[in-house]
Order: sequence, then C-alpha cells, then structure tokens
Amino acid sequence: MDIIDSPEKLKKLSIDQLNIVAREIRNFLINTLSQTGGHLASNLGVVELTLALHYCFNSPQDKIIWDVGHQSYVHKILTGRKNSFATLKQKGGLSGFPKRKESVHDIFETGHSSTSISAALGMAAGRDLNKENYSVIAVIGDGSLTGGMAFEALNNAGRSNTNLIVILNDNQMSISPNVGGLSKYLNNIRTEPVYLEVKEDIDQILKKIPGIGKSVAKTVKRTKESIRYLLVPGTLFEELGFTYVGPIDGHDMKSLVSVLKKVKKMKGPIFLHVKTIKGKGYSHAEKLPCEYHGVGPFDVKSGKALGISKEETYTDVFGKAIVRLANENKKIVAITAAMPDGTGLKGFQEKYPERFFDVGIAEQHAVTFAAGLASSGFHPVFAVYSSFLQRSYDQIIHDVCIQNLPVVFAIDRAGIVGPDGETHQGIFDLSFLSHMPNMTIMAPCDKMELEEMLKFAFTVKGPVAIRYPKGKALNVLTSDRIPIQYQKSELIFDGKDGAILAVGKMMEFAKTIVENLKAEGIELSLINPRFIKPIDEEMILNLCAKHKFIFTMEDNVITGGFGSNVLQILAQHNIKDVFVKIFAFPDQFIEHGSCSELYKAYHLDADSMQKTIKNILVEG
Ligand SMILES: Cc1ncc(C[n+]2csc(CCOP(=O)(O)OP(=O)(O)O)c2C)c(N)n1
Ligand SMILES: CC(=O)[C@@H](O)[C@H](O)COP(=O)(O)O
Ligand SMILES: [Mg+2]
Repeated sequence: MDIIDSPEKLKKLSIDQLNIVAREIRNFLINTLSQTGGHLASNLGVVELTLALHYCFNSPQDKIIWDVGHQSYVHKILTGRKNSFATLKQKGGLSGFPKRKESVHDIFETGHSSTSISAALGMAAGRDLNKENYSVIAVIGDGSLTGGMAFEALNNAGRSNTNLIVILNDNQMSISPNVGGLSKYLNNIRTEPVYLEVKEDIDQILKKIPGIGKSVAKTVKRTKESIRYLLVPGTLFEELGFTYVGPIDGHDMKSLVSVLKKVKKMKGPIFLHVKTIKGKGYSHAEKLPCEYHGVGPFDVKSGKALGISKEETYTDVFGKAIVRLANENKKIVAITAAMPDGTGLKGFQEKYPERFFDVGIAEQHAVTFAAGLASSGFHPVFAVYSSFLQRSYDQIIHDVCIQNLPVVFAIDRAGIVGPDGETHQGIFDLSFLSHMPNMTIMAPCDKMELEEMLKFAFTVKGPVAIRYPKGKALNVLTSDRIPIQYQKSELIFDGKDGAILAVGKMMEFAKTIVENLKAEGIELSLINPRFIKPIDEEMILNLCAKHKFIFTMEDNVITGGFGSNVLQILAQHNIKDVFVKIFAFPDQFIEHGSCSELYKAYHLDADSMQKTIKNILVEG
C-alpha cells in the first residue's frame, strides 16, 4: 500500500494484489481514524469499489464524483494523500470531504447529499458539447438516493442519451437504517440477484426457440421484456432510461473489475447497482454501522470511544424536552430527514412511533410535509441541522410562511460545527430566515432557555425557528429569569459604558467579557435578545438613548444577520450618533477545524472580542 500513491501504480497490480491492498487500506483506516475520528463505517464499505474504480478508469481524465463525499477517504489515499491522514478534519489539515484545492482528482466538491448525479450529468453534457471523450461516474449511496435532487437527476439523465455511469453503493443504511419505498425496492432487487446473469442468457435462450429470426424481431423484444419483468420485480431504472446492471457484490474485487471494465465500454446512461456492507472488515462497525458512521477517537480492540464526553448536549436537552411536551400535547408530531440520532429524536421515535416521521434525506419534502400536517391540525416540529435546512429555503417561504402555518423548526448545529468544515457550518440560518415574513426566530443562550423556548414555540400561531449550537449544554445565566414574552429581550446587566447584545451561544463569551471588563472599571449592559425576529425594537431604541457604543455578537455570517438587523433599525430611526460594532463571521465560507480554533481565527473568542471592545471604548 505504501507504494500506491497514484492510480497509475495501482493499475500494475493483479486482482490478488488488489485484495492485499484492500486489507492494508482497511487496517490503515481503522488505526488512523481511531486517533483522528472521522466517517469510518462508510469508508470501510467502499474499499474494494474505490480500488476497482481507480483500477478500471483513469482519474482525473475520467471524472469520479462522490455523493456526500464522506466516503472519499479511500479515494484520497489512492490519490497521494495517505500521509496527510494524521491531520484529517483538523485546522489546516486534510478535509473530510472532496476539495478541489486538495487534489485534481477531487473533481467536484460535496458534503450535502444527493448532488452527484446532477453534477455528473452536467459534466457529461459539457464533455459532449466539447466533443471530448472520457467517462463520468457518480457514486451515490442508497441513503443519498432518497434525496429529491437524485430523483430529478435520474429523470433528466435517463432520457439524455449521454454516456454516464451512476454507481449505487447500496448498504441498506443511511446514517440510520435507510427508509422508504425506494429502499424497499432496492432490497427486493438485492434478494433476487438473477438479473445480470440471466439477461446475458436471454438472447441465447431465444435463439434456441424455432421460428425466431430477424423477421420476428418485435416478438423477440417483447418476449425479452416479459422475461425481464418476470425476473426482476419492477425495473424502475430501466424504465427511466438507464441500462441497469447488477446487483453485484461490492466486496468481490474480481467481479467489480470485470463488470466495471464492461460498463466502461457501454453507451448511454448506465446504472450499476453494487451491494456493500457498511463497516466491512471491522466487526464493531459491521454490527453497529450507525454508531460507527462518524466516530471520535476510539480503542481499536474494544471499539469503545475514547474520552467521549458524557456531558449533556443541546441535542439531548431538545430530545428530552420534546418528549415531555408531546406527552402533554397530542398534536405534536416530529419529523427528521434521516437523522433521528443526530437531532435527538430517537427518544420521541421510541415513545411515539406513530407520531414520528423519518422522511429520508429529503429536507425540502420534510418542510412541505410538515406544512401539510400543520394544515390538518397538527403541530409539527422539524428537527434539522442548520446547514441542511438550507435545502428547504423555498419550501419554508412558499409552503409554511405564506400560509403562516404553525411549524416549529428545531435547528441544531447552528453556528460553527467545526471539523466538517465549509459545507456543514450552520452560519447562514439567521440571514436566510430573517427576511421571511411571518417567521419567528429565537436563540436560547443556555439549556434552560432552550427548554423554555421550545415550550413557548408551541404557543405561537405561526412558524417558529429555534436555533441552538452543537456541543455541551451549559447553564450560562442564573435560574431566576424573566419568563419568555413574544418579541421581548432580557436585560442581564445594566452598565453605563456601552451595551452588548449577544445572540444564543455568544452569551457564554459575552458574560465573561462583561465580568472581566467590570473588574477593570468598564461597566457594560448585557442583553439577551432572545428574539432575532421580530426583533425587540423598543429595547434597541432605549439602548441608543443611553449608550454611544453597541456591540452585537452572533455565530452567523455578518451579511443579513442579527447585527445587520440592528443597524437597519438605527437607519430607519435616523440614529447617527451610536457606534455599532458587529461581531460575526465574515462573508466567506469557514473551513474545518475545532470550534475553539475557528472562533479564535475569526477573532470571535472571548479574549479577542474583549480586546476589540476595550480598544473601541478607550479610543472613544
Ligand atoms: C442534505 C443532507 N442531509 C443530511 C446529511 C447528513 N448525512 C450525511 S451522510 C448521510 C447518510 C448517507 O447515506 P448513504 O448515502 O447511503 O451513505 P453511507 O453512509 O451509507 O455510505 C446523511 C443523512 C447530508 N450530508 N446532506
Ligand atoms: C457526512 C455528514 O453530513 C454527517 O455524517 C455529519 O458529519 C454528521 O455530523 P454530526 O457528527 O455533527 O452529527
Ligand atoms: Mg448507505
């Protein structure tokens, strides 16, 4: 394996040698990820498939697009990046997803699911327009195939007549077990794996039937079709216009290489169905693929997580609170887009299975589905990561907000998420939700407030978004708090030298800053805005009457976020004598790294902000 630092070297190996490399790669993945963490189970499942792809095709001339990209580690190893794995997902280190700046072999960047077939079809169309000749291959998991974009692309590609290869990596798992009709359909094909072999024999069989010659070609075709229907229960992909090949064993190197070589020569859109086992080769991961989907450091022998924090997270707080609320309010129903564990809905799923809906990786559908439930008298909560909610922008406006339907958006992983990087940072939700009429947006500053806000959200007669961060749930403020009132902020400290308005998680930093500066004789007011929308305008105007300096803090991009909404109020009221400093992420994509490193890098940690505030106040 050490000598394989480019696909060219791989091509010189025999099938037996490829199998040895596969074993070595598995050991490498298990040992390395046991220290760095990462998406273990998905990568263990595609070792042979990735080797066979690089063996049979010529990347980067041939384009391989990895859907989601969390399973691209083997591809990274084979394209010269093995020695960077110690830095996986760390600041300045190897990304956990395909990145064009990392390698010419990373032909298209991914992170969110279900984009690969569209991108591949676009590349194939570009190739055809340029009259070039190379293969374009989308590798998509069965979970990602449940996303709407994948269906849209299949529909488009199937009738396109272009040469395109879609490889379905079917391990029957999303992060959790895969759901839905398509998953059931694939499972039926998996259990009746006779098509590929028999299809090749059909012509032979027909030739033996007397009287069938060229003149009866139509009859032959019809007979072939009916035999095909007999053998495969539904040929969805063929009906869409693809040539379906499979299912084949994705851990049998010989079959993979032989089929890929054939597929490479075939014309038109090809759908190759490959069966794999998530976590293959590491018994703990094979047994519990969901737990080993994404891991932190772990002990290789026992499989046990190392140094895992038993501390309660905001996800846990949400998960428990929603079960309690659902107990009192039978109209509460919960929706996830394939992430019951990550969003904390597992408890709800167990307690109220009939009121729980896993719709697959289908965030757009989830929102409109919630709107439908709300229209029939239910009060849905859609628990979703901030970055994945980006998918549902129009559905939130068109299906929820315009009709002012009571849907609660429980937005987890809001703000910086850290090691997953650009595609996963939840730093846009305040901006893209703020401009939606009828939307209420709240951000709790600690765990008690998350519970209170969730309770409050179900009393609002319209859409409500509550956004909370990844990680440990804190008790930031004291327990004697004023109850939540619509559009009302909360004054925490009253000072004379300036005011800080700290949204959600930023309250942790703001409180420290206020306390530290007080010790230095600087007295600041501290406000917990609670509502980002509708914003507490009265409070802002009162602050402006009293202070010359206002500091806003948010873990969102600066464009269109909370601070920018504050400035808008000042502009509308023609207030010119108050200086507003917005602490927010700049108008750029934020790379991977630990959360604390990223806050520091963007001068949004308590120390950096304290220095900036002090400078401003001292310089006047
Ligand atoms: C739009 C979107 N929603 C949710 C996710 C979170 N997510 C990452 S991987 C994954 C499961 C993917 O399943 P599959 O494509 O079958 O890949 P496997 O891990 O089984 O190899 C999910 C839900 C995502 N990346 N993108
Ligand atoms: C690849 C992907 O999108 C998910 O697996 C994501 O990495 C999960 O993030 P959490 O670990 O925060 O649940
Ligand atoms: Mg899968």
